[in-house]
Amino acid sequence: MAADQAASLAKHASQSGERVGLTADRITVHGGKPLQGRIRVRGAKNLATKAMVAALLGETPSVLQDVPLISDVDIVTRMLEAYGVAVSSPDDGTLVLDPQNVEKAHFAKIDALAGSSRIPILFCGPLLHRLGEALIPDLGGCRIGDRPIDFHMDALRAFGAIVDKSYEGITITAPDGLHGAHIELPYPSVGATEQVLLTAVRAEGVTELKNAAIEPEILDLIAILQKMGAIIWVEPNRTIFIEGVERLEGYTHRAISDRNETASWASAALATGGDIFVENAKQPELLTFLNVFRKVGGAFDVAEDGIRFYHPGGALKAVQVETDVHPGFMTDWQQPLIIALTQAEGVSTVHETVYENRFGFTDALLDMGADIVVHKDGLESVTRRVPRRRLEQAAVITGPTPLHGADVRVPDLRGGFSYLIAALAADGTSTISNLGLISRGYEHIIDKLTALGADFELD
Ligand SMILES: CC(=O)N[C@H]1[C@@H](OP(=O)(O)OP(=O)(O)OC[C@H]2O[C@@H](n3ccc(=O)[nH]c3=O)[C@H](O)[C@@H]2O)O[C@H](CO)[C@@H](O)[C@@H]1O
Ligand SMILES: C=C(OP(=O)(O)O)C(=O)O
Repeated sequence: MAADQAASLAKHASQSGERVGLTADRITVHGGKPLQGRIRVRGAKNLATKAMVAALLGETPSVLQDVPLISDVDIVTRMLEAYGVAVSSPDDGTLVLDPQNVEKAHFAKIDALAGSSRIPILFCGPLLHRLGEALIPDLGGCRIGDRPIDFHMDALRAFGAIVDKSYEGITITAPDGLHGAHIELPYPSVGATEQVLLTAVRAEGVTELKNAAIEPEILDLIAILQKMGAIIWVEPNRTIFIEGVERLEGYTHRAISDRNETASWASAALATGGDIFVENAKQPELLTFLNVFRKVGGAFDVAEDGIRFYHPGGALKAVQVETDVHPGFMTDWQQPLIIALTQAEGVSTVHETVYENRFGFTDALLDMGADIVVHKDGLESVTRRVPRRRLEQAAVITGPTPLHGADVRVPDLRGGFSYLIAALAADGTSTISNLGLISRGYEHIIDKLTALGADFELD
């Protein structure tokens, strides 16, 4: 990455942290103390932001509840406001989104959001329906692979849109309107599935989407669209039919709980030998994670109001994990889990099949004492369940290895959280910089660390 691009990303990260209350960009952690206590997770980052975009499709205001205070929500708020949507927050965690005065945005306001989130790409369909044109800035999100948007653009073209790329970003128009289409995704992409849903609900006619992603956050988005008046059939074998309607209303909805944040805290409990009750954690969306957590040697108790995750004592065990689309083991879970695996007895292997570059964060873990070898072209193994994507990588983790403090810099969202866990599990003191990036997906991180008894100072 060019130095000026890295500097601009770092500036973005620290400003985004500040906008959601994370005032420091560096933390000094004194490790070796188990995390113990109770914290609450709110609505999912991977649903809340999409639900906000869906509000653009309604003729009346929408109310979204349990919205986390994270910078991706802040970015989407600013993008909606640039397009004339009035966004207010009458109480903590509730957003009211009023799209009744939607208008074209000034380029400068959109450009100011370039490089900060992946969500702007999902504005295409709703903006085409409302304004006949969509101007999309350069996308951000975690740099864990190439992350192309070809499936999105091909789908939009199938609906009748015209895509133009210029120095201003991507401009999309639909001079003849948007009409239902038959689309088969080359891979069950979460974002491309959402793109199709948000476009098809008001396109003329019926859309058939094959090889769709069916993550719980997508089903929650479908529930929201149904509340708005959409007709969407989720059929067997990853097929979704959408019958376009002429008008959608606003919705009232409580966002599905953030299973990725829950899994992160579960791994933190395991890696630090701790005991964390995650309020509002839900078991059904975490079945696959819980199986792996148990096989590693973690214990959990499911309660009415959340899940307790703890290290029951004894040695942790090595496991073989491969990331996959839902209902497989989610890629966003593997980075925090790897920290716990450095403390497991034996050789664990994590096959990453979703992104081609999601193990970069392990370099700094080597400096902290971990034994991790990354195989950039993947690794054949007889225990593989679905060896199928060419772009995959594998990480082989041999443990247990004591971790010791180091100075590290947050590279991406989950990698950053992993460094926090590693520092908390390590002997000695670590400093972690570029902390603002963590605020993309973890709200009130400092308050939560305090509630769990972590020993740290902010610089
Ligand atoms: C904001 C959000 O919800 N982010 C989640 C979403 O990301 P996102 O929606 O970006 O992830 P996708 O499911 O689209 O991407 C999966 C794979 O498909 C590839 N691909 C995707 C689109 C495309 O047009 N062309 C293409 O080749 C990607 O490069 C990647 O290798 O789902 C991922 C997979 O569960 C999660 O890790 C992210 O946390
Ligand atoms: C990869 C992630 O997010 P995004 O798609 O927003 O970069 C994530 O949440 O781990």
